[in-house]
Amino acid sequence: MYSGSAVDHCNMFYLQEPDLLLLDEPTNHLDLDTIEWLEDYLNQQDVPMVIISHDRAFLDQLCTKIVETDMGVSRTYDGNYSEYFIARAAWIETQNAAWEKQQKEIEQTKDLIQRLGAGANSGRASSAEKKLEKLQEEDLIERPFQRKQMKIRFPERGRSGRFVATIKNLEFGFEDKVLFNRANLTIERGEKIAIIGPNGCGKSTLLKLIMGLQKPIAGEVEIGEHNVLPNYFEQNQAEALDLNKTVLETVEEAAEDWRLDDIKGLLGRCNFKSDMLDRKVSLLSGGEKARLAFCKFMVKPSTLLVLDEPTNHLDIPSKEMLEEAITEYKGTVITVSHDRYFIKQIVNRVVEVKDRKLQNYAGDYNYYLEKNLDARERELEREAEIEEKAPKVKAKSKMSKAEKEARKKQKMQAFQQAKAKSKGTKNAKRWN
Ligand SMILES: Nc1ncnc2c1ncn2[C@@H]1O[C@H](COP(=O)(O)OP(=O)(O)OP(=O)(O)O)[C@@H](O)[C@H]1O
Repeated sequence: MYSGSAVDHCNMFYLQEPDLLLLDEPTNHLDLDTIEWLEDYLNQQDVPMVIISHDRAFLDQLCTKIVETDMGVSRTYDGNYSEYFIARAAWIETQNAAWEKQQKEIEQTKDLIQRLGAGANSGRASSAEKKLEKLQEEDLIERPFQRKQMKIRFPERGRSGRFVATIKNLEFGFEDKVLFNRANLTIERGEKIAIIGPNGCGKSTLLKLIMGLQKPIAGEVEIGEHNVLPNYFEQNQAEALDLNKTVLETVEEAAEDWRLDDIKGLLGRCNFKSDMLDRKVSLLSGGEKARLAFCKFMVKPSTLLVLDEPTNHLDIPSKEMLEEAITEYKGTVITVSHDRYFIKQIVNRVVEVKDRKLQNYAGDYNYYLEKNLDARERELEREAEIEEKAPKVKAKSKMSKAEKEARKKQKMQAFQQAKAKSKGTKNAKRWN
């Protein structure tokens, strides 16, 4: 359950006794349990950290300052991501009001200079000119830059029947690995469902079963009979793009009944400027490929969205755009995601893959957290364990030599024990 790489990296922090931790997208590809474990672990450490992450919930848990850099300007906000989000909106509003007020003052001063002109009023005119110069140079208020938020909508084709998908006594696995054992689930029109669970428990496989790309060994997976039109966003869809096609060709090919101008409009809204339309996919950056994969996905009308980790590789503005589009979508949504912020924004039902069954929580992610007492208990246990076994790391520069030696020995022992325990007991309890 606890990803080897996360534990091994933590092990490294211990051994190196750093004065500063630099973390670049540390939660990528980790499952929810491991992310929470990592958050707990990092929260215990008395070492300054600089974190780069698109995981907003992770930033909420750990950060006390957010530095935003955009268009070559960086601005620092106190607090975590949610506090930054509110403070930034307030700053933009205040700054805009101040900018507008100053613009008016500049116009009025220009008018005054023109009216006074030369002659008897030249003294007043020249002091107005000085004022204008000051306003336009020293005291100039910059208009806050706001990136144009792209807006997307998933095209819908009518309304599906009430029953969208039914899973009855599902049995499925690969070779000797059983993923589902008599699992059941009914999905109804308009539900927005998050499928959660640790890495490798079978979430993506479940989506493939729903899409008919895998066949159950026993039991049934059925799609509703009335107008259920799925649109499937596979994990790492961007990697499946044809590298030899151009940006425009990629979307054109997927769009059945779109006019060329509309396709270009959509690409424009997704920040593909006209000079990029003929660029080969092979030349695009990872983020650009992810956006293009979305455009391709976007043009297909549906009544059911099946999304596998749709926020992977998206930056925060693109995630916000996706959240808005899903909220507006009237059809049914099933998404696999490890992104708690995304899940919190969009779903009204959570299904956890647990002990090879599908555990239903008829509410949003907060409801799941409240109800999932086991998970909460595990978290408390984990906190106590970390507190007890892993004494806080003090920056090395603040320690005496004897303290450093003692700490090193103590940490090596504690960590080896904790690692053995997390690999053995917890995995065995939950997944074997
Ligand atoms: N075609 C396949 N043949 C054999 N094993 C497979 C195949 N596809 C998936 N598996 C295995 O089945 C398990 C479940 O895979 P799946 O991709 O459904 O997990 P997941 O819950 O979506 O994981 P993650 O959170 O890491 O994306 C994994 O152990 C995976 O290695």
